Amino acid sequence: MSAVGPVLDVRDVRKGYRDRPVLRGVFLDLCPGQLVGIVGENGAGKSTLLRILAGDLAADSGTVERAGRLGCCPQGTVLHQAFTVEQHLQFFQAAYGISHLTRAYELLEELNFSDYRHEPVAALSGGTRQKLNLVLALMHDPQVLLLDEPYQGFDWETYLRFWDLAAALRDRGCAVLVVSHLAYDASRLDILYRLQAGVLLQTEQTEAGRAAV
Ligand SMILES: Nc1ncnc2c1ncn2[C@@H]1O[C@H](COP(=O)(O)OP(=O)(O)OP(=O)(O)O)[C@@H](O)[C@H]1O
Repeated sequence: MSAVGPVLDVRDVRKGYRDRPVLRGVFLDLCPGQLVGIVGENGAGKSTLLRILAGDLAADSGTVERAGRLGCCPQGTVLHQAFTVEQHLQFFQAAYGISHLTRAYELLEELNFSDYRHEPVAALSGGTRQKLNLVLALMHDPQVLLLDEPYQGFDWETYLRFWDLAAALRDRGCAVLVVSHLAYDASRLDILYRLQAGVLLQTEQTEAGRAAV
C-alpha cells in the first residue's frame, strides 16, 4: 500500500446510456507505485469507466480528481494509416510538448519494433499497431497510466514484455490501471477489482499486493 496520496480519486461515479444505468456508484483510489487491474464481463462498463477517468466522457454524477501527467491507451487505436511510426512519434511529441524522443525510442526497443520506425501504419500488423498505441501513451513518462485491453493482438513474448514494462513503470512511481475482460493476470497486480452490476468490488489481495504491504 502506498503512503503517498492518490493521483486518481474517484467518488461515486454514475453513468447511464439513455435509461440504462451502466455505472452505479464507482469508488476508486489509485496511488503512485500501484499496479491495479479492473476486470469485468463484456459490456460491464469497463471502457465507459476508463473514458470517464481519462476525461474523454462525462459522468452523469460523481467526481474524478486527477493529479500528474496522464497517459491513456484506449481500446481502439488512435493511429492514422498514411503516417509512419516516426511521424506519429513526432505528432505526439508536439502534442505533449516534450523536447526529445529518447524515451519513445527506448520503448520501441523494449517492445522490439524499432525496425518499423519508417513504415506507414497501413503496413503494420495488428499487434504492431497496438505496440505503437502503447508507446504513444507512454512516451511522455506519465504519472497516471490508464490502459484499456493494452495487450490485444500481442504474441506471448510481447505480452510478457508488456507486463515487465508495466512492473517497471510501477516501480518508478507511476500509477498504472489496466482494464481487461480476463483475470488471469491477477498475480501481477497489487489490487484486482471486478466491475460488476455497475460497482467495483475488490476481488482479492494478490501475491504482489501482499508483498507490498
Ligand atoms: N455510446 C453508447 N451509447 C449507448 N450505449 C453504450 C454506448 N457505449 C457503451 N454502451 C453500452 O454500455 C455498456 C457498457 O459498455 P462498455 O463498452 O463500457 O463495456 P466494456 O466492459 O468495456 O465491454 P467490452 O469488454 O466488451 O469491451 C454496454 O451495454 C454497451 O452496449
